[in-house]
Amino acid sequence: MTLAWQGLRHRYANGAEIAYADFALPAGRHLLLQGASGSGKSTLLALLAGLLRVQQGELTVAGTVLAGLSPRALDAWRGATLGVVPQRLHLSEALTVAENLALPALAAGQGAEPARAAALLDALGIAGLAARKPHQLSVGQAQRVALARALMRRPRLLLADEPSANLDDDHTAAMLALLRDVAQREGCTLVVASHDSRVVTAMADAVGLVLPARADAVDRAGEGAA
Ligand SMILES: Nc1ncnc2c1ncn2[C@@H]1O[C@H](COP(=O)(O)OP(=O)(O)OP(=O)(O)O)[C@@H](O)[C@H]1O
Repeated sequence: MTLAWQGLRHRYANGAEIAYADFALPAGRHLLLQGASGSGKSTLLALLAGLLRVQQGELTVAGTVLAGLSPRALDAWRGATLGVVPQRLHLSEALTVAENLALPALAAGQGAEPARAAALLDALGIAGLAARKPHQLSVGQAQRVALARALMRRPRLLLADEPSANLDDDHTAAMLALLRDVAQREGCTLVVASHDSRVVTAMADAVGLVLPARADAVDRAGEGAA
């Protein structure tokens, strides 16, 4: 799995600009992304996920140079390559757990793979929850469902944004152990963005990338509060 960028910058419409120092992830390693609020972690995750277009510089993910892809090719690439566990889980409340797991494949015009869903729910210790709706799940169970959903299409890269947000110590430890375990079993690379010391400790063997604080992020925070 290649993950590397050179000369990467992103500029938002309001003028906020983030410049990322050149980086390459060594093969076989996971990445822990850290940095103060406003340093650009979520922006980088969105760039890696192809959700923001590369405006300047070169970004290579899993051997693909993202800037070269058409929007349609980018969609196909994302579906085939990436799993995302977002900070807000975005489970569909109207659907059961099993239906939530089927949704990404169905949206991509593919079969639902119920056997894969059942195997993942089993591996994540929530085999009995397939018929439940999200509001019938605990926070930790919902996190596992979101992880199972992210793994449905066998991603090569699994992105997790603040995976410990709203979790107590026990659930944080369990979530991190699960992430690492599935990454190992499924052979995918983890990119975890977090400034939670519990996550940093649990991912001590990952490559750590600390984004520098940005002066205009501080200014903008001040503007927002005014
Ligand atoms: N949609 C947007 N429009 C304009 N500016 C944005 C937008 N999203 C982020 N920014 C700005 O870009 C900078 C980086 O934001 P980003 O969300 O990537 O940081 P972060 O490190 O993930 O922060 P946090 O830890 O608070 O989530 C900040 O200054 C932010 O205000």
